[in-house]
Amino acid sequence: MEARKDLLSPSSEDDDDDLGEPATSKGNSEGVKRGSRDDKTGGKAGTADEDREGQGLPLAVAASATGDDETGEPEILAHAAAKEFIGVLAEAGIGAEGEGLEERSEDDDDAGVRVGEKRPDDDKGEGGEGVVGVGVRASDDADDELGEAGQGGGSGGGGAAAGLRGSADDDGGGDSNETEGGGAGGRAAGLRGSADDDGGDVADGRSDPSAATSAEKDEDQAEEGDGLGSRASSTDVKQIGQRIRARSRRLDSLATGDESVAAAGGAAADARALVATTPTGGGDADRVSLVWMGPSASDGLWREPGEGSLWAEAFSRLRLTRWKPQHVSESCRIPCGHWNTASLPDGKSGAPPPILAREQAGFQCAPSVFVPGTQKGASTFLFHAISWHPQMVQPLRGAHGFKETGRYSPGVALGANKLGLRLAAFPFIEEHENFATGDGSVVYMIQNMDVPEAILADNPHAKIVFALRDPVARAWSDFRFLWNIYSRTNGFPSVVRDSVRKTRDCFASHMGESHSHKPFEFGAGGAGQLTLSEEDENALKYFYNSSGRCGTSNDPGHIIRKGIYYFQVLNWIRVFGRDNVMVVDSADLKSRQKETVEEVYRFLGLCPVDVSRLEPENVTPPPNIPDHKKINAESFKALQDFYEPFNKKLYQLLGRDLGWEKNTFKLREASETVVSFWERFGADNAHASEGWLQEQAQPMGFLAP
Ligand SMILES: Nc1ncnc2c1ncn2[C@@H]1O[C@H](COP(=O)(O)OS(=O)(=O)O)[C@@H](OP(=O)(O)O)[C@H]1O
Repeated sequence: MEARKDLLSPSSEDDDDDLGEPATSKGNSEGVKRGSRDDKTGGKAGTADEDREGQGLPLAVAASATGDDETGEPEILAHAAAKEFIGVLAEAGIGAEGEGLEERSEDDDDAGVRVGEKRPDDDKGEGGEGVVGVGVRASDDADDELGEAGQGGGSGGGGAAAGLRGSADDDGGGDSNETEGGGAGGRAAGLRGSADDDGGDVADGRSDPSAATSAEKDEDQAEEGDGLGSRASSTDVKQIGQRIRARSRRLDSLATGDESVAAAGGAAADARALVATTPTGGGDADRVSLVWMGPSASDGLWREPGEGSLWAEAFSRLRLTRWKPQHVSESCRIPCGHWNTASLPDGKSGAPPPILAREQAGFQCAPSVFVPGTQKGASTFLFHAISWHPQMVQPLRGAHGFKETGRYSPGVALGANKLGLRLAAFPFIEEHENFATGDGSVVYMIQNMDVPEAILADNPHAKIVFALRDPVARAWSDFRFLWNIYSRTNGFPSVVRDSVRKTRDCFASHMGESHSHKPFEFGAGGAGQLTLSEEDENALKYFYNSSGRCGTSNDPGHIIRKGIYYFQVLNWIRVFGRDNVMVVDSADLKSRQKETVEEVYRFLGLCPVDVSRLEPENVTPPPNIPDHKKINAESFKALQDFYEPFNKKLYQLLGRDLGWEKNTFKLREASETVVSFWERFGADNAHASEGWLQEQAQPMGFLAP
């Protein structure tokens, strides 16, 4: 981290001082979530980043501006760069009430590359000024609202700062009355304000140079907050300047640990940039590139800045070099699936006109890797292990782990009208580039049966990787994680007792005994696709619809239901086929981490890289649960019995025995001994701790299985 910081900017030492206080960020699941989020971010990006140097591949690492609440160590990488960058822009006149701002040409053929450039006013008379890609966006945390409580959709904190843009959700705190949502967008110049058409805070803002031709037409719409933006007028530029200065102040005040700034929306806390380095061996060893990500990135900020452009100047002042994607071997090319624009409406319906989405989607690769869960199954680790690969570029989820975009959750950004919202969450990658992006949102697995189809529609080449964990261990982990939503009153044993019985009865009465416990009959279609009988399909539908019916109020987080993996995995294999779905046992991620991650890379078609130094992530901190509300022998056994038939069906589906039933132990003594065992080893380690069993557990009352 230190080395990287020094490279970033001449004033990084100052920044270090400024950032002595950890930044805070908001999230709607304080407490439980906060603890784990810290583990997700807590400086991991920097560590991974350093670890990857010297591998002869370009690095692409998203860095966060948040601090680690636990260690107090701020993630200063992007923050320092953000401040620097804003300074550079200000010096160049951007943000100074129009001074030095000139409109760019709409027929500029490398518009995206020249974002931010000062250039002659070549063909536009109107106003004579515009601004490109300026403004800082921080989105609020719509993703935290995903799905039902307890499904872990949000991981706290909000969307990424995203390049530089102005947006209606600029403050991230719901300041949707700010006028810049519509009026201040400078689309012709690559800047747009966006209004959030989703009722949430995931902004749809992208600048789109190709849309310059319709700038005038769009101006009215922009004023109505339709999300299109328009060419910046001098008034707009003035507003933009004010915003930039305000943003700069926020960054400054946040740097001194001003809680009120973060509380006001966490905007600055979410500032994020994408940093790409050329590692040692390539001759550019000590160089670091910084590329602003986000909606603006989708119009080309992702690419190399043009000679003499403001971006180039910024890079040079920050002593940054440019991103060099060509270093990646051609032999590890990941197929680029383009977004499906076929069903886009024509824009007359009052929905956000799809022109940006359509044009952009035509050449932007859709996300091609998905980690849909399972929640508490080490999905964060798995997604980071994938994201960490030099060919992978993280989605723009924000500062907190680059996971959980949630854009394929119904109600968030699904549907043709919301293609733009989906596009905006992912980095701009073109077909000829050997990079890919993906998404890891655990709600995708359980929330809605239609998610896989929606993903497939956007990208027929998508691949799915699940991290599945012994469902008994998963449930206990989830319970600890969601201890707050159980209102600290329902103990695990009572939740299990109640929920297992009701879920079993419910499935049996609605699906019939055969489907609640016996394997489905299915024929194999092409490419490993499964053809379900009508009866089986109905049972699958029932599983997804059963959320409200088969859960119990005693189990608000549906911790029991989430561990019935069979239906969930079946749903994805049904859509993607066996060949495109990989199931990783979380226990393998722990015990055979290197080999398992390498297998995942192979499955995804990524070049082999050294993965020996990845570390566990998102470890649940010990919650303050009274002993009698923790897992005990009775709940352990009840869960094992409940899950066994579903596990068996899963094994049959996968053609592989994951052996979770062996994760058990015999008890001789009281349940409090069980608690100490679990706390020490966790359920999924029970069978792997023979040594400890012999030395300590047996004298305490345990017997090895
Ligand atoms: N490498 C590796 N191997 C195996 N297990 C690991 C690994 N990294 C993290 N973990 C454990 O995974 C649990 C968190 O899972 P998730 O990241 O999926 O949680 S979340 O749904 O995103 O909140 C969480 O489990 P618990 O600590 O038991 O709750 C983590 O400790």
